Amino acid sequence: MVASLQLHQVGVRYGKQDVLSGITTPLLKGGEVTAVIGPNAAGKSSLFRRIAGLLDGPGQVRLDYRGEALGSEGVCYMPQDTSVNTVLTVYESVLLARKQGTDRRVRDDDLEAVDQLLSSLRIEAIAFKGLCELSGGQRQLVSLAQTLVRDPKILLLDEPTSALDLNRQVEVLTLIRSLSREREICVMIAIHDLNQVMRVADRVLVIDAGTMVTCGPVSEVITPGLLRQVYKVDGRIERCSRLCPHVMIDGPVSH
Ligand SMILES: Nc1ncnc2c1ncn2[C@@H]1O[C@H](COP(=O)(O)OP(=O)(O)OP(=O)(O)O)[C@@H](O)[C@H]1O
Repeated sequence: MVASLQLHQVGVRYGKQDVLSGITTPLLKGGEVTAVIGPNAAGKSSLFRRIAGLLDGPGQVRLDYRGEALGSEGVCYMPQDTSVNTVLTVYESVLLARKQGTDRRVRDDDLEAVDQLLSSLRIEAIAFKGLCELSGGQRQLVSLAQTLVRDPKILLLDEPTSALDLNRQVEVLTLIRSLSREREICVMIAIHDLNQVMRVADRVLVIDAGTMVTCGPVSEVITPGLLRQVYKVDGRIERCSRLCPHVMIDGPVSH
């Protein structure tokens, strides 16, 4: 196993207010994708900021790479807000992200990594546009490129597809899943669309109102009972023609 992440009784406090507590997971291994789901304001982004070392709080975040403990600098984190205020072009910004934290010169493999990622995300055509000239979806794809170009070992993606059209959502989530498998990256992804969760994730961590509901395999966690308990809707899990499970919502909980 290459990279891993494990949380033990992790919490977050802003000032005097506890917004998250008691998050404990099994060992989340490289090559696996864990979806973090839950209602608005449940604490998903706060958890990511805590894992990325941007917030303090109780509990332990254990990050490991090839048997050695990693600091939070080993985490690549893509925040939910991708707004920008810079004159850089797309290409420059992705190259800069690649070199982040180093003072070395640009090498051929840096340029190759940037080219390859722009191509994988199908954004080569906007490579020399200014970041301020992009649409919301384009900005989100560039932010993803800036994160992936750093060769992550532990990758935290906070709603990385929220601004993307359906085709791009499927494409990006398929890319994330295959990168995770090929490079043994340990991925956590916060995402609201449960159908996309069932496509991309191996495991699901559910948070509601700052506490952990459960953490387990997708098929065991996303059930009609969870839809009722956490989202207050009646629904069923069915299969599409390619046998991928899908959530069918019947409506608000009927008592
Ligand atoms: N900087 C902050 N200072 C104080 N409270 C905060 C701060 N950031 C978030 N919160 C509060 O923490 C709680 C959890 O917010 P968080 O952004 O982690 O939720 P989330 O699950 O990511 O929500 P969403 O699905 O809406 O993006 C909310 O009640 C929010 O108001």
